[in-house]
Amino acid sequence: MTPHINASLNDIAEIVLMPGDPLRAKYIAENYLEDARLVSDVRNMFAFTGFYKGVRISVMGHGMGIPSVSIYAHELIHEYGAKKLIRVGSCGGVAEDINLRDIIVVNAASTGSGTNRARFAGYDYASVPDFEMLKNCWQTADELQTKVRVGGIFTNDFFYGDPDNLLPALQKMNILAMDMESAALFAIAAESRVQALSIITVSDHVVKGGEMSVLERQTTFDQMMVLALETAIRD
Ligand SMILES: O=P(O)(O)O[C@H]1O[C@H](CO)[C@@H](O)[C@H]1O
Ligand SMILES: O=c1cc[nH]c(=O)[nH]1
Repeated sequence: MTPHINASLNDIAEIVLMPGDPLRAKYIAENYLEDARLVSDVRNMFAFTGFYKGVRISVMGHGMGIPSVSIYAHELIHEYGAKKLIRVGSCGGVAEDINLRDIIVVNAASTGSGTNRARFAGYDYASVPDFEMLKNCWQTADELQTKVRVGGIFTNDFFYGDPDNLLPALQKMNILAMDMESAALFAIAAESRVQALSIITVSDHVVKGGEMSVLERQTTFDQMMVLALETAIRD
């Protein structure tokens, strides 16, 4: 047990899907995993472990923002032996040609957060997912005929009150969308020599407007879930 996870040592699988919202974790467990059971409930940040097509998989919420995902990713990797972490999240669209419900497979995550710089002796760390997982995800999307965009995002410390010059910079550099965790997840995985990937669905568009409801966010990311699960079990 850790301060934030009360699962027993063997209760967490090597593959962990991580939505921000613990209720999305419950939805995934109930709808996609066989023999799923609740293995951790500290702070209601639920973790479930079950089987997808015979492969043991856990799903656990990581909360919102870099400090929260960093705690859960660290404990899952270093205390429970997690080896493959896949964020299944939502994001705010930024690019003009990105629309509500688009699925983005992140191939780079820039950030304004100081945490990766702190990890990297003050230098700018290029935060990227594991290439093998990225390749597997691309091939899986192709086979499932799931339309995805692969591109760069920005992991933001702000949900409200972005700095004035942020959006023009993101648009200039063709950033597709913003989330609040991917850049840290990739850095923690790299530092720990495990694999991480981030697949995110556009829940609102910060330039063009429009947003999904809380319930839609919680339950309608099914294409993304299948893509993540099929990617996770691919050799
Ligand atoms: O829906 P999740 O996975 O939580 O992701 C996005 O939603 C939250 C903000 O509403 C942040 O965690 C952001 O990264
Ligand atoms: O991080 C996020 C997620 C959804 N929408 C945003 O604007 N930002």
